[in-house]
Amino acid sequence: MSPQEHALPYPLTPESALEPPREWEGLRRECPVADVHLPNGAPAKLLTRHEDVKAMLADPRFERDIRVGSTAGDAGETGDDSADLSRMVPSTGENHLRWRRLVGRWFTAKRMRQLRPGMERIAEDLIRDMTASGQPADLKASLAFPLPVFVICDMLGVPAEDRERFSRWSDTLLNLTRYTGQEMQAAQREFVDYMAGHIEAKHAEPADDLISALIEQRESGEDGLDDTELLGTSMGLLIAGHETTANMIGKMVSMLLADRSRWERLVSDPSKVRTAVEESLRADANQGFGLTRMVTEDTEVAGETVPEGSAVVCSMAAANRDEHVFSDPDGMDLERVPNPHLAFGTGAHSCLGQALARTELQVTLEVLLRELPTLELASPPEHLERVEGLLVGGLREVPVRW
Ligand code: HEM
Repeated sequence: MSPQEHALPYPLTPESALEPPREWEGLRRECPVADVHLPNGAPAKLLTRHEDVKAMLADPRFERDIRVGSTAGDAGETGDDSADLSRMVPSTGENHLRWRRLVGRWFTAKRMRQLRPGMERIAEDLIRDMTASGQPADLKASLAFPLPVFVICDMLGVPAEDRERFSRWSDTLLNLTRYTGQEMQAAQREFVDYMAGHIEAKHAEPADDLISALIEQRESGEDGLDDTELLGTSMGLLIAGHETTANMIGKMVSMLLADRSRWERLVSDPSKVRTAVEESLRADANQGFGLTRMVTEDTEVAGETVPEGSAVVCSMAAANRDEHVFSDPDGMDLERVPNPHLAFGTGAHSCLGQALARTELQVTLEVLLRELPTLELASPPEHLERVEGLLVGGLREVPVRW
C-alpha cells in the first residue's frame, strides 16, 4: 500500500469545538511524520511533536509557502489570493530580514505599555455597549472582533471615526468565502486608496504612530520603507493581526468559562492573567490549519527522510499538547511556568505582532474580569461551533450572559 492510500484526511476533525482531534496523541506517539491528504487532494506530511515542529519552523530548508495552506483552504476554492500576506510584505531572504528589523523596532515592550491605556478604553467601551444591548450577547461580535481592528487603527494613526470602515475592509479581505471576488477587489481598492491618502497626510503631519515612525526613519537618511512598502505593511498587519487576535479572544474566554472554576480563580486573583493568557494560547486546540512549509532538500525528521518538494504541515496546536514537554497537557494550569508553547510559531517568521497580541489578550481579560465577574457561557461548551475552512481557527459565536 502506498503512503497516500492510508493517508489521513486533513484537517482532522475534533468531536467538539474546544477539544483536540483524538488522533493527535497517537500520532505524536507512533507516527510523528504522518501522511495526510489536503482538501484539494494534494499529499502532505503532518508533524505533531513539539520537538519536530519547533525544529522545522526554524529550519531554513523548510521554506514558508502559504500557498500550500491557501490552496488547501478557502483561497484555493475561490481562486483568489488577494489577502495573501506574502504578497504584501517581503517574505524571504534579505528583504524579509530588513522588513522585520524596521517594523519590529516599533513592537517594543515600552510601546506596548504606552498602548495599554488606549486598549483598556476600547475594551471598556465595547463591553459597555454589549451590556447595554442586553443578554445573552455574542462576545465575539461585540468585543473580540472589533477590539483588535480598533487597536490596529490606533497603531497606524487612523482616526476613531474611520474604524468601522477598517472593520468592514478587514472582514471582506479575510472572509474569502462570504464575499465575491468583485467585493474583495472593491474592498482592497478602497483600502489602498484610503491608506495612500493617510500615508500622504502623515508625511505632512507626523504624529505618534507606526506610519509616522516609519516615514521618519526613512527621512532621517536611514534605510526605511518606501510608500508602497508602507501600504503593504499596513494591509499586512491588518490581515495578520485582526482575525488571529479576534478569534483568540473568543477561544480564550470560552476555554476559561467552559470550566467556571477557572474564571472564578482569575476573578479572585487577577495577577494570574499573564500566565492564564499563555496557557490559553497553549491549550487552544482550534488554531486552524497549522503552518505549511515546502521542503527544499531531503531532510531527516524523527528518523524519517522527508523528501525534497514535500509539503509539510506543522501543527503547533498538536505540539502544544505534547506530553514530553507539558505535564497534564490536556488540562489547563493557569499558572504554568515555563510555558514554551508554539502558538506564535518560532524562527525567522515567528509572529512579529506577538507582544501586541499578548497585550490585547491580557487587557481584554483584565477588563472582563473587572467589569463582568459574573460572566458565563450562555450555552454548554459542547454546543460551541467552530468556524470551518479558515486558515485561522475560531468559534462562530461566543454566547455569554452575566
Ligand atoms: C493571538 C493572536 C496571534 C496569533 C496566534 C498569531 C500567530 C502567528 C503565527 C503562528 C505566525 C507565524 C507564521 C509562519 O511561521 O508562517 C505569525 C506571523 C505573523 N504575525 Fe501573528 N499572530 C497573532 C497576532 C498578530 C498581530 C496582532 C500582529 C500585528 C498586528 C501579527 C503580525 C504578524 C506578522 C506580520 C507575521 C509574519 C511575520 C514574518 O513572516 O516575518 N500577528 N503570527
